Amino acid sequence: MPRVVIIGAGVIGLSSAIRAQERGHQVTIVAEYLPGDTHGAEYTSPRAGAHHVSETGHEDLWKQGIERETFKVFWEMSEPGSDAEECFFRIPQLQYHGLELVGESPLEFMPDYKVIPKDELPPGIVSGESFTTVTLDPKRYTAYLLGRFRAGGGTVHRAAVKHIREVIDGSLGITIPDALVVCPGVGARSLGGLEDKSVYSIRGQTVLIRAPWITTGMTNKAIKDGQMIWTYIIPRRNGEIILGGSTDENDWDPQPRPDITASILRRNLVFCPDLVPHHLRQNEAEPTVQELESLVIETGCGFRPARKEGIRIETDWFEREDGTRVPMVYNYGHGGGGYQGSWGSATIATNLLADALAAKRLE
Ligand SMILES: Cc1cc2nc3c(=O)[nH]c(=O)nc-3n(C[C@H](O)[C@H](O)[C@H](O)COP(=O)(O)OP(=O)(O)OC[C@H]3O[C@@H](n4cnc5c(N)ncnc54)[C@H](O)[C@@H]3O)c2cc1C
Repeated sequence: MPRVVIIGAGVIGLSSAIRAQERGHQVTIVAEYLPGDTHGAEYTSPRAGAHHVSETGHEDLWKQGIERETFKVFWEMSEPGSDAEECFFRIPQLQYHGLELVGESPLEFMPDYKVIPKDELPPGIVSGESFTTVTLDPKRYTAYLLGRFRAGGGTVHRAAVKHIREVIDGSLGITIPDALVVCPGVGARSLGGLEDKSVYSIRGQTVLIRAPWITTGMTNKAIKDGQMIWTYIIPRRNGEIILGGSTDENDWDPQPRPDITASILRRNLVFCPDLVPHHLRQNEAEPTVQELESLVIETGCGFRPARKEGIRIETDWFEREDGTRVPMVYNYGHGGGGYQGSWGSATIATNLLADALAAKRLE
């Protein structure tokens, strides 16, 4: 049974670890941060929205395939009675744009997909789509994945890896692996042996509120002064809602900033006044930001692990001093789409892993 080490316990590492187990490998996860950790904006997965709303253009069939496969798995996992059901919420989604829709939409494959007729669009919106999707509770979902991995016989070793060599030569105190899958998120920038400086952060800030009366997801991609301003509402199954968003490139500030929180609340209230229902308003007609603030549970932020060349899923080989080689499959650079790409990319990564292990056997 090949021994495989996965570096990383975000949604990408955990999904890859489960796919590797399904192929009969003996799998160990090595990670600095694990589900349940509440600190560290560089551990992105617990900080996500998260919904499955593909933004991938029809020119990128590879990434579309990854997202479609993931949606299929999410849909099955969110079936009533599934052991992961509690992590998901199936919702109607309204997707509004500041530009006209051109060509095929990447969302056409979603259940109940429709282009919203112009006369049904809110003021100021140029075009819109509606469909059914799923949202996830990231903390609950990553804990579920870790539990599933452990139940499948996987082992977990908490360690901050300075260099990939430490995993391969056994100096971390774990069994020497036959192969690695490397899923370090933004950690790809500094992990020795990789140091991919084309990885950068797109910092995202969110506000979690309690508003069980909102059960439709909404995104507004408005254009102002030539720039897209992304405002979104992601309802979760437990009545909590994520409000976003912000997209600040190469911003490594790990703390939520009050000015961005205020902007998120202000924009969302204009977008969806029903966030503050009539019975909570002082003045029937006009909900206020202060009234919305009274529903806030917490603010958060995380570093979306973007990469200039896009997602990297490929095989590399670590050369030992004695001339032997260990295959490493990279799976990182998922930016703002790591959840919606998780299962599709894990399948590709573990197919590459199987090919590399077969090639190694022939050496
Ligand atoms: C505000 C916000 C909203 C988002 N909304 C969505 C959404 O709606 N839908 C969606 O699909 N995506 C969304 N995302 C993006 C998504 O969260 C990320 O793409 C995804 O979490 C990346 O997962 P990952 O496993 O690659 O990285 P991470 O979750 O960061 O995990 C990296 C893992 O690698 C480990 N690691 C790194 N370096 C080392 C090292 N040297 N030694 C040991 N361990 C190491 C870390 O400890 C961690 O365990 C959102 C992100 C943000 C911030």
